[in-house]
Amino acid sequence: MHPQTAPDLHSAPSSALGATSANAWADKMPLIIETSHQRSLSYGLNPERKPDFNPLARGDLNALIEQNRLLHAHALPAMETLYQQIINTHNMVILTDANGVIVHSLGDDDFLEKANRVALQPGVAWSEQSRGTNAIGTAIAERAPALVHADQHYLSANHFLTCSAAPITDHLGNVIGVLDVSGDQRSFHKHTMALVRMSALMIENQLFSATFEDAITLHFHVRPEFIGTLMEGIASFSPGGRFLSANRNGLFQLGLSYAALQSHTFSSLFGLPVSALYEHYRTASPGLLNLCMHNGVRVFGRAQLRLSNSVFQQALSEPHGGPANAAQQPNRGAGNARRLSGLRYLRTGDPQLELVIEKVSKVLGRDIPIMIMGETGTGKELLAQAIHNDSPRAMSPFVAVNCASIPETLIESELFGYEDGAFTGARKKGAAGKILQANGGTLFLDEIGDMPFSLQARLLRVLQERMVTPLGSDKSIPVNVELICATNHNLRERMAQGLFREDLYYRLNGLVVKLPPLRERTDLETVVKKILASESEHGGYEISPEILHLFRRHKWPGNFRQLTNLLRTAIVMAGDEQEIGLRHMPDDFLDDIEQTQAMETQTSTAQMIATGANLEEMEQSVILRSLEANGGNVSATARALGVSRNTIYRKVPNLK
Ligand SMILES: Nc1ncnc2c1ncn2[C@@H]1O[C@H](COP(=O)(O)OP(=O)(O)OP(=O)(O)O)[C@@H](O)[C@H]1O
Repeated sequence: MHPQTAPDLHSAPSSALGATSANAWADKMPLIIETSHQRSLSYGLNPERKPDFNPLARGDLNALIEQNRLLHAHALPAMETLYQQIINTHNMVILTDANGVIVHSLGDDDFLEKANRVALQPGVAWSEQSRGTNAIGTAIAERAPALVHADQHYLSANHFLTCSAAPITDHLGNVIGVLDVSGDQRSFHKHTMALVRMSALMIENQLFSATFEDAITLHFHVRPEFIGTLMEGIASFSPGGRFLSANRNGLFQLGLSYAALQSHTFSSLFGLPVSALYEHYRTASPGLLNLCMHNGVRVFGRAQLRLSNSVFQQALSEPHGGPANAAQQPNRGAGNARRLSGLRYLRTGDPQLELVIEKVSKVLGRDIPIMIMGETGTGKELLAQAIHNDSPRAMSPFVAVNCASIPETLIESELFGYEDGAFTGARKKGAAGKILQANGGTLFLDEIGDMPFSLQARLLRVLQERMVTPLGSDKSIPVNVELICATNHNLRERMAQGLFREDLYYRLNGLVVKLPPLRERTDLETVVKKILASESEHGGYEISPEILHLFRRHKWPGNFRQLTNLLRTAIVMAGDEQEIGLRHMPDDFLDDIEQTQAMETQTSTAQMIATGANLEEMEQSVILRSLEANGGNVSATARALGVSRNTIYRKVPNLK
């Protein structure tokens, strides 16, 4: 077992204990120590200073333990187990809060002098700010495991120690504490770090399991024997199938960051409607689930449906399992499912969209293939689901296949299915492909422009003959699916480049509709209100006029996906405040806005110079632009330009 860098859950995931990046972690450690020493220096710490301990008073310590009650309760058993493994080695096991203040410690403190015994007791702070480079403080600063040995400690007084620490994160990826083993540097053992990291992971997994009520928890791994071990991935979903969270190994196996997973559902990640889970666990002795992840990797899984009685009963009484037609719902909990189900939900007043809805409503149930065009995140899949939900096939399956995310080698078996032993690695009993899974319902082929050329002819044959022949089989099975395709490519261009078959194109584009990008929509305010209502538990959030103004000017390259994620974060930032303002916006969004403004100003200044404008006119133009950017607020404009309010009134007399 090797140590490695713990992942930042907000960026690309890596395995929690896998060996792949173990060397990377060890290689990074010297740089981490060096950077930490620089930080320690910047805190004004004197390496030769005798440290003062100032432990918290008893009452404050009790309050700290109470604040960290869950962490404390779940960490104690893991700490005991860890201690059993290092007993009599002159080491102590330590748990701290998110700020590095020791909450609990146990172990042999006989190796410590009296003063140092105090230092490793509950209530003492081990942040870098108070003690310089040390495993606990550095693990917090780096959000990664840290091994700090002997004279790598910043304070000379700590050179007798060797310490291995790993951060403990919650289900949102926030560091909530640190687990550490500290001992006499002569007792250093290279396995200690691995033990600490495994124990931290154990605590994280237990906290994770305790966090979600009324949720579906899926334990999964490519190898069935790893389910139930520390190596398993765990992911939680709402009863309607919306992704809630995943542990470190879950993020690693899914290969997506926590932020990217926010717009996913059980079905978009594991290729099965959530109703299939309810069905599976209705049986008397359900076996392991055999799932295909969005990236084409097959995994085994065991789900726990920890749903309150009412939600569970509702799930069982639904004809297809799953509350409120949950399987078809993207990204929403049961409560929101109905609101999001049909074309009506999408009507928010934009004339371009009204036209789209009018057109698709006319072909519902008419067996006319629909082709949805639109930039990424404009809601193509949501529209496809709404069409299905409003069609006479609503009670039959809606099966979505993303042709761009399945590897070319797997797409054939994914779509058409395969017979027993059709190829190496095929499952024993074969598998029904997506086309057959959609039988009687709707097949949604997303990113159809990325369908490999070699398979296009085969797909065309299925559509024309209405028969599927699984790989390795000589039997054709009749199918009846309604087809909806989506693309953000220009298919005519792809045809001209010889990448897309003309005959398939004309077979697919019965009705072509184009979803407008968000920047062209006239109903932004209503859209924002709807998203705020569906994303917040209790409702009541509003955006300030200033933010609405910024939203109207923004280009929204990620369209709804970007807007939804932004508002979701803003709601969390706003907390109890009902009005969402600039201070609740993420920095990258503000940076984008600033850049756009700077570019617009540059362009307009260049234009003014070209047309021979004088300095006064140019000043006035800058002020007017800034006023517009600040929603007409004179004080904010004055602040932004670094001048007084009077100057603004003077330079733009019409303002009064
Ligand atoms: N009208 C809408 N109201 C609220 N949320 C929406 C709306 N349209 C789309 N969304 C949300 O935006 C996200 C992206 O939507 P969707 O997957 O349907 O877009 P897409 O065009 O299919 O994207 P891509 O081309 O990247 O696959 C989803 O989380 C979806 O719930």
